[in-house]
Amino acid sequence: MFLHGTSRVNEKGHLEIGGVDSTELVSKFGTPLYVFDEQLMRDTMRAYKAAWETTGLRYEVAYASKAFCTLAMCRLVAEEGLALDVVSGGELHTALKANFPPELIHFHGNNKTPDEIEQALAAGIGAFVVDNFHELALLGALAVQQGVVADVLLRLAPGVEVHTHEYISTGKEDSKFGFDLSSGAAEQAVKQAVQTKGVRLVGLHSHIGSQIFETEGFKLAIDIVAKFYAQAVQEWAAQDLTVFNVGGGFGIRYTEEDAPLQIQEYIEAIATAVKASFDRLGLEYPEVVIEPGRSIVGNAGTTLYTVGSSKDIPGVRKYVSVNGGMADNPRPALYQAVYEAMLANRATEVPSEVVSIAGKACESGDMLIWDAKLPAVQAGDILAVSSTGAYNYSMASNYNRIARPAVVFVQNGHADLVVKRESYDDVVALDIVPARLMNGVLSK
Ligand SMILES: Cc1ncc(COP(=O)(O)O)c(C=O)c1O
Ligand SMILES: N[C@@H](CCCC[NH3+])C(=O)O
Repeated sequence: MFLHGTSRVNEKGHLEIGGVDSTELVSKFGTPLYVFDEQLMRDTMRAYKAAWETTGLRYEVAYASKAFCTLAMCRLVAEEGLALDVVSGGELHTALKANFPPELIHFHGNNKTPDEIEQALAAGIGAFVVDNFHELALLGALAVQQGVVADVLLRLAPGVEVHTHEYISTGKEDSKFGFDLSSGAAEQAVKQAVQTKGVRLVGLHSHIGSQIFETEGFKLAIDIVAKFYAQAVQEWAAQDLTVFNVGGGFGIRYTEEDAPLQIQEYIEAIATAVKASFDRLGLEYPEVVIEPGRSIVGNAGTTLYTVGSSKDIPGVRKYVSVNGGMADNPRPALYQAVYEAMLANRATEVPSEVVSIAGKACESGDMLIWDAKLPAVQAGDILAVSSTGAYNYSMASNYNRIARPAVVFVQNGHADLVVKRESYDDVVALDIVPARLMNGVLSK
């Protein structure tokens, strides 16, 4: 397993993260446990800002909170001076509860409800990324009702396909997101936005997908959207346009084979493409916004599990089960995502067997890792799965009424609990039994 950030194997032969021995984390907080390397998250956020500083462009880095959103995470992002991208009333509420500066919040989503829009308008968020005509009209009307003007970016589907899993490729024209260019919808949206009371069209947005390892797709999208930006300013009276948001999607290393680019390389490529396009079109440089999610938290997260049962089918396969699985990490089941693991309590031992790591959910597809090379695994061992910081906790479920794990931030030899472990009482907390179904119980 590749060790990221502050992760290392200590003198006791244990995995240590943020200066804290993983076996101590397990004794204190139990398993499954999501462990986040706070320094690595901070360093990555700083690396994004440092990379932009060298470009000379005005920029904003907005953390895409869908990757991992909790109160503590919002505080961390605020401390590092990044903006925040939210896609639901729940994420917005979390950010506001954490006292995240509302003017640095962007609101995404292809079906924002009237309630969510009102909530965001009342909070005075920085901008809405408007996805469709229904939303444009609704937002305008609600803003007028509240006596405010909302800053708006239009989300475009630039027709760029990237090499990633189909479910996370989002820039295609045949996608539920955004206004497509070829049908004329995007042009119509600009014309409509400049006419709509209650909104001010300040920018254009595109997002081509996630876990992207190359810069070609970004360059293509930038070229397409910049031409459209020029038309919007010069032909369709969008004179307030200043923001050019190219979305997120920067890839990370999940396995030894993954070879993402350095942050610096992604940003340089984006900045160069923006400058080239805007120079060619004779336009003033815009403020460039990016929305990284996975790349800020992905490698910083490690999930610790306890090994339980195993099943050897001689000559076929050995299954080793852990006390978590698709309920805390649905990505292998959803996207055939591949992860790496190590035994956190026996980290110096050499691999001696190939085993497949099964989750505990009642699904044959609940397999976390196929064919992991590990030392002879025994019940009670601590299995660490790396790079689980993005889209794990945030996509976790209570399937099989499994309680969600706790989350800790570790740094400088300290561990802070940032999300409590769910109890079974938490799992049933919102259930209601109608009185008529209690009859048998009450009469006993
Ligand atoms: C609009 C938008 N911005 C940003 C992101 C974050 O992407 P990533 O986590 O790949 O950086 C996503 C998710 O793919 C997205 O849909
Ligand atoms: N949830 C996806 C990526 C994010 C898609 C958001 N637009 C994943 O786990 O890879």
